[in-house]
Amino acid sequence: MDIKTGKDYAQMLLSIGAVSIRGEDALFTWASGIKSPIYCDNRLVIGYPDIRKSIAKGIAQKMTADFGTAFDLVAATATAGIPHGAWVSDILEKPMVYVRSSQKEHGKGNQIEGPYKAGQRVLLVEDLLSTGGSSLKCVEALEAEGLEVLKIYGIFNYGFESMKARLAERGMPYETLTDYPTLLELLRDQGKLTREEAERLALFSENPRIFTED
Ligand SMILES: O=P(O)(O)OC[C@H]1O[C@H](OP(=O)(O)OP(=O)(O)O)[C@H](O)[C@@H]1O
Ligand SMILES: O=C(O)c1cc(=O)[nH]c(=O)[nH]1
Repeated sequence: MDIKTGKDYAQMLLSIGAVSIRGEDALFTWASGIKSPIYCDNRLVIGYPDIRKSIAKGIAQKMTADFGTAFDLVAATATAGIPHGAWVSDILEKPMVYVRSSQKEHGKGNQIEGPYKAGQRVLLVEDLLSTGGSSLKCVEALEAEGLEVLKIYGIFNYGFESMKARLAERGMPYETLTDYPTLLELLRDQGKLTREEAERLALFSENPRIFTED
């Protein structure tokens, strides 16, 4: 079996230009409102068939290692998680649903799209965890419908202590193919960071709100 490492996946993201770094004068605003000097755009992965296949295979391998076939459903978070959830559910030949960040305001008014039944065991696919808030919102929506979420899988997480504590408090295991410390190490080893960038990114990993005015 072809097992890839966190470094391999981080390199894939770098190779397609998914990682952008900016100075303090042009910070990214994240879903949580956090102002960040870095943005990892996993949405670009869909344009690269070899890379998207490796990513789907990697997530599917982790799911199989954890649960074998003892789960009923792959759920994906809208929107960035949806394509990856679809490819993973295809590899594992499991049904799929996706979860909106909030209930739809027209049509059927659904938050969860696709067929499911209360009591089913679900593995959630998210593209990326920063604070973990979006994933937990989806977990709550699934649980409110009587589904049991076993674990969250993703491509990338920032490894913030606050995110780890939040998910641990909720008793929600998670795993991603690669993460921020691995990416930073790679960027440093490849000489792709100026000293100022390296310092800024290291500070940010210790305190993700360091550039955010409250
Ligand atoms: O862990 P969090 O702090 O919640 O941040 C991560 C979330 O933010 C991004 O989604 P975004 O809200 O940008 O929407 P999209 O998936 O529709 O692009 C990303 O795809 C995750 O879902
Ligand atoms: O937290 C976010 O909104 C976020 C961070 C990031 O690096 N990439 C992304 O797509 N969203």
